[in-house]
Amino acid sequence: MKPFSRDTWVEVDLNAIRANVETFRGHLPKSTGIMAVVKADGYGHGAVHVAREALASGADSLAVAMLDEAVILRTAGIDAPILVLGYTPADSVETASRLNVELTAYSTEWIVSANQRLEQAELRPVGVHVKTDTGMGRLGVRTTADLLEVVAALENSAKLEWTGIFTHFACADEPDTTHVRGQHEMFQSFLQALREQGKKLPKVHCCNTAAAIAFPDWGYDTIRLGIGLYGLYPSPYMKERADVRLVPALSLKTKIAHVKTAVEPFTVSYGATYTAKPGERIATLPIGYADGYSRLLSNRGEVLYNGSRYQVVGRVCMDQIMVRLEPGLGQVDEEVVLYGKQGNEEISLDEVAALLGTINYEVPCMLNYRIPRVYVRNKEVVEVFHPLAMK
Ligand SMILES: Cc1ncc(COP(=O)(O)O)cc1O
Repeated sequence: MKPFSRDTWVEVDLNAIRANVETFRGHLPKSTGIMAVVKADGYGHGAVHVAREALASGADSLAVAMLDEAVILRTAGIDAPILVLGYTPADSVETASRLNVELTAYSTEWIVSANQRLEQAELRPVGVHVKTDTGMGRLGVRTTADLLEVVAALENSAKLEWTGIFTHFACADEPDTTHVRGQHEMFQSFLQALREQGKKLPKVHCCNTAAAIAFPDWGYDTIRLGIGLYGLYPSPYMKERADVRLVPALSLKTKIAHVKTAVEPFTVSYGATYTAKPGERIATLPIGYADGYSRLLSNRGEVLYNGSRYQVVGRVCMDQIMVRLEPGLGQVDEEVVLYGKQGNEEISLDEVAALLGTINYEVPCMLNYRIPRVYVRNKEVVEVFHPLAMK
């Protein structure tokens, strides 16, 4: 039985995930681990399948944004170390204990509250990474005094173990390294202050993809590899540097649902913003903004058919778009590529991001539960996951 009804799918190349992990493995010091960042459902690629491939390819731990994302991974049978990078309310700490998931902390009040809950529930200890804010301005302690206070609170907690310390860079993907170097120097001063207090440092980490590319010797115990795992560069500048060659893992594909040739002129889609001229061949594709294919691509986006580019015409609808093909071309059920390669052509996520006025990170994250994920290894489909089918 066909695993999904509508012929629109995300295709994830597991060979690319493997290649990207191996590329960073070779770029980093041997003593530096790789924490695969699979938050936001693996940046839209599917967290479970990407996590499995990353771990099989050389990653040794995982990171997510919230505890619920860790639950999904544990429920799928993944037992690798998982760190929740974001804030977890203290009243959820029992789940972290039961699933052996590490949390992020930066407040003594949170530590006291979480420890009390675990003592009352008589649950096993939870590992905690202390977050330092060296210039991201988001989460974390900002002074040495606060850092020492948080570490002391952890050391006085029977049910919380100090298992890591990290920071996150705000500008590592930019050519001007002033900000990122300032952050790293502040992080180093935090680490030095702890050493001077006689503390044995747990897992130390600070690099995202950009910093891992530009400053591999800042890898410490592990990097947190996000966008690079998926074969995308954190910024155009990082792509130009070409220190590492990455392989994009995601394609978005569909099949022609309907096609017609204009005899008389006719308008296309809501608002009648495009008029097909006599002889034009208009194909209808089963994907729309409710899938995460942005309405901003109305009359601007392009698709690949038969290895050539064709324009989206008319407004993107909730469930469908129209494209203009060559006269006489196009048959129902023929494949069209919305993101990715076909023949010698490619519509990259960078290109789509530029059209949308955003960054490549956001484009795959927009692709939601309505689109099944098809996992391919050595050009063979190895698994299909359809969130809609799971409902
Ligand atoms: C704390 C934290 N750490 C790491 C990442 C991954 O960043 P990239 O996708 O740029 O590698 C994200 C994040 O929020």
